Amino acid sequence: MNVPIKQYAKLLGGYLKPQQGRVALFAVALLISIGLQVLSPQILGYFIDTSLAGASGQVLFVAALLFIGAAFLTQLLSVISTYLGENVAWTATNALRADIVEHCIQLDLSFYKLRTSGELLERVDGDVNVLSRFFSQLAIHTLGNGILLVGILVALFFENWLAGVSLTLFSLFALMILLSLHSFAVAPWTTYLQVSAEFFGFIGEHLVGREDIRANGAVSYVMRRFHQILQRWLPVYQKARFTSTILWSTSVGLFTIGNAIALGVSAYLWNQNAITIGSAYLIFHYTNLLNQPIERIREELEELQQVEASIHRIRELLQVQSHLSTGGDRILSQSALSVSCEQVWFSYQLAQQTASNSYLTPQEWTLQDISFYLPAGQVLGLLGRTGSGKTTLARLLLRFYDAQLGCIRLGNVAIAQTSLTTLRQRVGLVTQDVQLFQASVRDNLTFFDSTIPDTQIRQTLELLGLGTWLRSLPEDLDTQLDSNSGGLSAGQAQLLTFARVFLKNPGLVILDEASSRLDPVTEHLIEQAVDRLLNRCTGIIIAHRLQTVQRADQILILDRGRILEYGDRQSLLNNPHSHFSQLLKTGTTDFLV
Ligand SMILES: Nc1ncnc2c1ncn2[C@@H]1O[C@H](COP(=O)(O)OP(=O)(O)OP(=O)(O)O)[C@@H](O)[C@H]1O
Repeated sequence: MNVPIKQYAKLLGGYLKPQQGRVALFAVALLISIGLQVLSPQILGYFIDTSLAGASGQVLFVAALLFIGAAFLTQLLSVISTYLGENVAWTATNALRADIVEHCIQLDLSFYKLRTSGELLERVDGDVNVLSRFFSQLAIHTLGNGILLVGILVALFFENWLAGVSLTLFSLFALMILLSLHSFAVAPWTTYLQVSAEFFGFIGEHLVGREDIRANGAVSYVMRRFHQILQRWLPVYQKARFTSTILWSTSVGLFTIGNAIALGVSAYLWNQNAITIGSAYLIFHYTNLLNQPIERIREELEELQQVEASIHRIRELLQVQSHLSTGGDRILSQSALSVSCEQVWFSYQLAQQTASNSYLTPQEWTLQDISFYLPAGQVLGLLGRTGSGKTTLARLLLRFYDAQLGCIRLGNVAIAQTSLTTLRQRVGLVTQDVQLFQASVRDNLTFFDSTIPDTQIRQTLELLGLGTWLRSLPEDLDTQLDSNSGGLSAGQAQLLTFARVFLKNPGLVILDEASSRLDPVTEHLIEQAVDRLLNRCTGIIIAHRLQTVQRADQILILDRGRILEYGDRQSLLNNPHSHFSQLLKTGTTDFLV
């Protein structure tokens, strides 16, 4: 069997070290309870032998009292050690959960593209839950029962060397068989966990898309795929359970052999007058007691099959490295930031490392040779057909991905030379996709930054025309919003994202303008919000409305990842042959689509 001891030790060491005190207390309680389990049968053996020898009732009474006392103490200690074990386990797994979540949040977007949210939930919750049993039971069952096993064998040697030798050999044989069977069940449990992760991924994805699924009549298709996953899940589970059942039946068979050996040895020794009847009882009792640690170790090994699979998957997840470089320590200016894009090339395939640079055809580059310079405080209108690369350019500015070639500078600092935190503090993004969290209005706006005062939040909401809405809330800024757009209209939700960006006070703001139609009042409020925001900082507007483009100082039109046209808005407007002036003539951005 190949137990990855190193992996276990590293995991245990890393997460149990901060709880040294509790772990030590736990070990002491466990050791005393094990000692009592081995010693208390001696009292019974003594009781049998002394009563057969005709001892006084008082001696027998004291022996019985001692036995009851030891049994009570054993139970008490086992409760204490279980409590401490669970406590240690939960603290350790919570720390592990936190590490996994933190790690995942810091990964780049290509990681999320390859995994569903349900799959990640299964990693963070399902796998770590399995490890919680590992943290508590490894100590209670494997370690504790290992010590108990040795204690019982030593006690057997004290009774009679022949009983000691034969039952030690039996225990080694039993453990060898069970350990050799253990590893063959690992693969089925790994497959089982994989399919269950897929299942939760599927459920998560389709719950999020429920409205589209219903609106497009795709319910029966979804249900068919649901049943297909269930059909795959069952045989995988059966196979995994079957391998575990083989382990179980083997251990039952082994215990029967152990009892037969104990009876045979005891009968032989008694016939030879080598032991008393009390010792014969003890040999049989200890052999039965042997079953307990061997059985527990077997159960633990069964758990370890799942644990091994979980550790493997968690390690795999923790080893995923962000494709983004860590960034330097340059500071970005606190005022409006100029944007300089210098011969930038980007491909999603390269970002996900599914292709090599030299194999890419020009069509496979999402952005090709993009260069422009936007002075601080100016506004760039970004236009282009759907799929031409506008959103991708925004993602590069925020370093959701890194460009493979070329350089982007904010102020005079290359964005890779400042930390991701600084960059994302100084660049604001307003998209059509508004994400609200199950949290208070305040936390939704400040992103849990408690240094932003309430007066500033209120002023910002008033400025954006959301004052009446705020006053209508039952608990003011403490009102809880739900994650499903918080009971807000699309326009209100979008205004809230403007409020978020206002509070952040960025040096560059990127607006992915809503193309959906809003009612005229909300549209007017949003227009005003855009004006106010752009007065404070540099702006890039992924424009869908001509009115917004009129705000721009510069225009950049993308076509299939290349720059089709770039220049000063007024100059392009004055040139009747420019794409931009033709666009304005038609009065719509539709010709680009
Ligand atoms: N995460 C991704 N992985 C792989 N390819 C992507 C990804 N996101 C976008 N693309 C592809 O990159 C190209 C540019 O997409 P992008 O979203 O930047 O276009 P866009 O101009 O913003 O379009 P729209 O106006 O429809 O939002 C498209 O061909 C798109 O299919």
